[in-house]
Amino acid sequence: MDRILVLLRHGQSEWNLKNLFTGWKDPALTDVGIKEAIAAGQRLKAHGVTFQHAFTSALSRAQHTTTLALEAMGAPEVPTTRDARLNERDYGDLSGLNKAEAAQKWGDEQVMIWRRSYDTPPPGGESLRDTLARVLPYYNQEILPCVLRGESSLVVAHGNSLRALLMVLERATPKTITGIELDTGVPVVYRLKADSTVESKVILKA
Ligand SMILES: O=C(O)[C@@H](CO)OP(=O)(O)O
Repeated sequence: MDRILVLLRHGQSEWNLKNLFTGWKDPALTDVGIKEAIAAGQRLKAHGVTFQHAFTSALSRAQHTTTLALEAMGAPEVPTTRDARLNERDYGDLSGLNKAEAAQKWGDEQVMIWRRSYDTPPPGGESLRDTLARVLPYYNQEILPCVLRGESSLVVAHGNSLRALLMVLERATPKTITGIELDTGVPVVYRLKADSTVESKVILKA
């Protein structure tokens, strides 16, 4: 039995383009982001993947990416579940600020700690650990049971909500997760073993 789980970070958003901290804010995809989402669906189709379920966040950049990718696969009918537990980490007081200006104000090192560390939250926001604490129960209760039943599942979410999942799938540690990033619009296809650990992984880059 195939146990297929695909992780996909949404295509480029308006705020990715402007280099703004986004978090729970809800900017739209750019034209580039729309093209990335369509290309992701085309690559998944060319790879021979079909889905029984799609899971995405409550934010429009992820929902739009899901719709575009499934349409590009010729499978717009795949049932899609939306849940805020897959949302991007809440960037708190940094939301809407420019990342380069923040680095000038607080220093590169502090800003990278807020952006990539495991357990230091940005002021008023969520750390990766906080994000994992909501993403992991959702994954275990809603997504993983589908995958383990042999129902291939697509998860379209965000840089940091997906990094939280990578801590489990890739057995990343609080230290190694700081160096792990996901590109927008690049599907990662996992084949899982019956015990839910990873059997194989393919990154569908352009
Ligand atoms: O702004 C954000 O919400 C995220 C994703 O774009 O940024 P970061 O690169 O800090 O994870």
